[in-house]
Amino acid sequence: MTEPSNSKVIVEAEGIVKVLGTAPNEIKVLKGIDLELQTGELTLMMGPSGSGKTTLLSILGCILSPTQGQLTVAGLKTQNMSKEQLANLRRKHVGFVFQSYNLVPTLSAVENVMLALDLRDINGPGAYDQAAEALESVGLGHRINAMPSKMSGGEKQRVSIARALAGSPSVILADEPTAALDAKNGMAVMELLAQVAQDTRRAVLAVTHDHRTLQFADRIITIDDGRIAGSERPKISGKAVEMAAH
Ligand SMILES: Nc1ncnc2c1ncn2[C@@H]1O[C@H](COP(=O)(O)OP(=O)(O)OP(=O)(O)O)[C@@H](O)[C@H]1O
Repeated sequence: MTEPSNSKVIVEAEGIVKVLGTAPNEIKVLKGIDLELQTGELTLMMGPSGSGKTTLLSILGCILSPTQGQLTVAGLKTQNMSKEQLANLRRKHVGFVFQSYNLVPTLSAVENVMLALDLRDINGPGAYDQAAEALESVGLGHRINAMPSKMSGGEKQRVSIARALAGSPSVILADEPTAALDAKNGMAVMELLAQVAQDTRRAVLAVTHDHRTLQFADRIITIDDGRIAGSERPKISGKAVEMAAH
């Protein structure tokens, strides 16, 4: 078996080129990326600093537009979309997780998640229950009223994963979600993302520099100098164990 059953391609990038900066200091950061993300899978992306990982994540999440190439998210071609249409697509289909959590410090855990629901037009009496349920699903049912300043890094990252999950987006994009955490909490967060990816309605892509997290990957993509340099399905080849040992 090479794919989880019922999985489908939810993000398709074809020939993505991205030029950043202004002449004469333009840099071709992405040089023709072809990539598909499938539901039911955790894809981990590695690569040297400056190779284009964050830029690619921003394009896949419709924050940046490609200079060239096609991006299709949840069956919708993004090429001719207006900024507003892209924002709607992002709100409906994409959840983001950042290295630095990006929680609103004056709001409790449940209020942070409710804010994300509100941005997706989910509000009213059911919103609290949905937010509490999202927190429950990441193991924080007992911390819903905690303020970010009273939470550990691992707990804050769990809140940010609950926030990304709120409204059930089809894709979760995480930029170095474990980088600010100690080894134990980092592994627990990556394990949680692997669990989140088991939902056959959702794909998860996370950038990581930590080889120990590779054991959770269904797929490992290596990016180098703006190009895909490698793609492995380690649970089939056994490669993750080998890579994690380095
Ligand atoms: N707004 C910008 N204008 C010009 N160049 C940029 C801009 N943003 C990023 N770059 C350059 O694009 C290249 C890729 O950056 P990117 O952040 O995508 O790399 P990365 O692989 O995520 O790196 P890291 O692992 O250090 O986070 C780098 O050379 C960076 O300096």
